[in-house]
Amino acid sequence: MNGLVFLSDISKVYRSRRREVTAVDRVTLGLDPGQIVCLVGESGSGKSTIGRIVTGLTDPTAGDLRYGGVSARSMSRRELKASRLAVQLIHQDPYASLNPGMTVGATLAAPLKRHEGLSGTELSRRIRTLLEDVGLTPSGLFEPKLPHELSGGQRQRVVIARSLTVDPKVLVADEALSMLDVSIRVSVLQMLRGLCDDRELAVLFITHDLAVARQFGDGHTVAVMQQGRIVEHRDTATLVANPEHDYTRDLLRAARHEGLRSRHSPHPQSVPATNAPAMPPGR
Ligand SMILES: Nc1ncnc2c1ncn2[C@@H]1O[C@H](COP(=O)(O)OP(=O)(O)OP(=O)(O)O)[C@@H](O)[C@H]1O
Repeated sequence: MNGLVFLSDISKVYRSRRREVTAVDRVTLGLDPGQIVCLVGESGSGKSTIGRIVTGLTDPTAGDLRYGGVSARSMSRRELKASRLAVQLIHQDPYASLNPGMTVGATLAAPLKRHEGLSGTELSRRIRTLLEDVGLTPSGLFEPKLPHELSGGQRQRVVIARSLTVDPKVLVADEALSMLDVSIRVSVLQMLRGLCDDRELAVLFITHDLAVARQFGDGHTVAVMQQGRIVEHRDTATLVANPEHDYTRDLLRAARHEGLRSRHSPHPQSVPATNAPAMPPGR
């Protein structure tokens, strides 16, 4: 199990001349196809560092990172590059991650040409399908647009479409929807979840907000991080209804405090915070 990506006893220490920060402290975590793990914790708890380790942007200080059961340490450069291409990162800020001078069509065409060798009608067909998959229809309307001509939600849909161009097996979404308005966030969240289910993608979904994790991670698991450690990792519904760790309870309270509690909840003490409808099963 956990064949796609596996972090075994991973630690990351950032060292400078003046101080040493243990960002990640002996974390073990894995992802199989179609599996979603939501990583939740307050700012500075080490979530992004884990995301960066999984995507290969940061090397761990200790522990073993495995792709497809093979240790990254024992891979050739070429194998490592291929393994990392199968892990795509969706950034928080769609403004920063899109080239302002490139149309939507060109943004998607570039990786399709480079990595898949596509051209001509096959290239056009893939661009059209990707735009439809992320809900940007009619696709012909969006292809010639520049990022500044799109809304925040549309931009993030383009970023998601671009991450799918290389046919990844794993997505790392690091606060990917936190810059969007709540109403837009819900629809993008549902679209992303649907795509992941349809394609059996494994997802590491990083968020500070347990209410968002509860929605996206419905039917899967949530891992709670505090000071570099995973203090609780359980089935989403169980963790939210019956948190074991004080810190998880604090996060639940914080989510409620943000006013995201379900208006329809019959058990306000035991049900997570959200004012958005829970996603239908399997979406
Ligand atoms: N490049 C770096 N150099 C030094 N310290 C770092 C570096 N990156 C992160 N840190 C520190 O490591 C700790 C964990 O940071 P990290 O960004 O992983 O947490 P996080 O939970 O994702 O927080 P946030 O939600 O604010 O991004 C923090 O104390 C942070 O200051």
